[in-house]
Amino acid sequence: MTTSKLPATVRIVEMGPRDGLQNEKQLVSTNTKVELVRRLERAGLKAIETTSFVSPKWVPQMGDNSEVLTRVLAAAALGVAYPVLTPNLKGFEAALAAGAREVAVFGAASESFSQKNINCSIAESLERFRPVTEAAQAAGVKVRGYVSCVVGCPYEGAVAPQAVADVAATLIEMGCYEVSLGDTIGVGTPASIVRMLEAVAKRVPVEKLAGHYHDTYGMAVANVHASLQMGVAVFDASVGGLGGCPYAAGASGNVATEDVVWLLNGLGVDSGIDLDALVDTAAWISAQLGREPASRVARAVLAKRAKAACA
Ligand SMILES: CC(C)(COP(=O)([O-])OP(=O)([O-])OC[C@H]1O[C@@H](n2cnc3c(N)ncnc32)[C@H](O)[C@@H]1OP(=O)([O-])[O-])[C@@H](O)C(=O)NCCC(=O)NCCSC(=O)C[C@@](C)(O)CC(=O)[O-]
Repeated sequence: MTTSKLPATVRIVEMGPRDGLQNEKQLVSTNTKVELVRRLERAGLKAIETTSFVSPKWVPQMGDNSEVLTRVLAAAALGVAYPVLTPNLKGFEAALAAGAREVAVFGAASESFSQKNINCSIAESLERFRPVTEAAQAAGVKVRGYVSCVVGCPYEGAVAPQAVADVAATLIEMGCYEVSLGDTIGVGTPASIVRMLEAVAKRVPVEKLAGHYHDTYGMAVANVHASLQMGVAVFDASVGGLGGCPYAAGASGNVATEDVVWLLNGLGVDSGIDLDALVDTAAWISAQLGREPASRVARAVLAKRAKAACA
């Protein structure tokens, strides 16, 4: 099902403030989180997943969710969406009270991961999401859906493409405007990603699919390229390659936003993102966390700048 033409434009959904930071052991200050969003806006990101309304006992790093979202929305940039994760009605109500205009429900294609991540089976999770999508619709709030473990699960191993298609189709039927397909542990390769996308695309139009690829085995950019060739035009990515899921030990961050932008620039596909400003942001947030940016592109651009400054 490859398409000969790549999409002319791609929408990147920035994961840094949520997926990127949720697994940081040291609590990141609310000021730093808000400043990260501001810098991402200035780099041209139009969708920035800002926080998650999950239990602070499960994910302490997101415990300042209401304050982060309220402060971000108080100076929202024109045309930028600030989705937040909401696993259930309680999370949705708290997100709505903080002003959310877009939320995301998150399920999985693997039973064990669903239990570890959100403490319920896949079927129970879908039952919990339905009242969220109904309440969101009544409040005029957009809902995005996620499916985790689309090629592999940290507890069960390989995941059948059909299981991914079933959950994705149910999320769309429930009213999600788009489903993001998460290779949570980054084990996918172009071949397994294409097999999975072919199964899902039989049930959900490709225009409603997004790729969410972690870079554990260094395949995420290749997986983005393979997905582009199948017509997928929305990708989740995390500045500086930050991140990891608390319930997928050893998995590294999302594909770095700057790596995706470098790929897209090379392909002549427009993302509307300023690579230099993005690399500055990767360097800034990595310094806040006391490390170098993980991404190859950020390190290469920063090294080139340092060399030019010495010349
Ligand atoms: C889903 C729950 C809440 C179920 O947790 P639970 O314990 O089954 O919930 P419960 O309904 O039995 O309630 C237990 C307690 O949690 C509270 N509670 C209940 N709901 C909420 C809420 N929304 N916000 C705040 N508090 C909440 C509730 O009020 C109660 O408090 P208590 O009476 O004990 O004081 C829990 O399992 C949880 O928070 N899990 C965290 C999941 C998470 O954030 N995972 C990481 C994000 S997903 C991800 O990274 C993957 C993704 C999306 O990026 C894609 C990919 O890469 O694959």
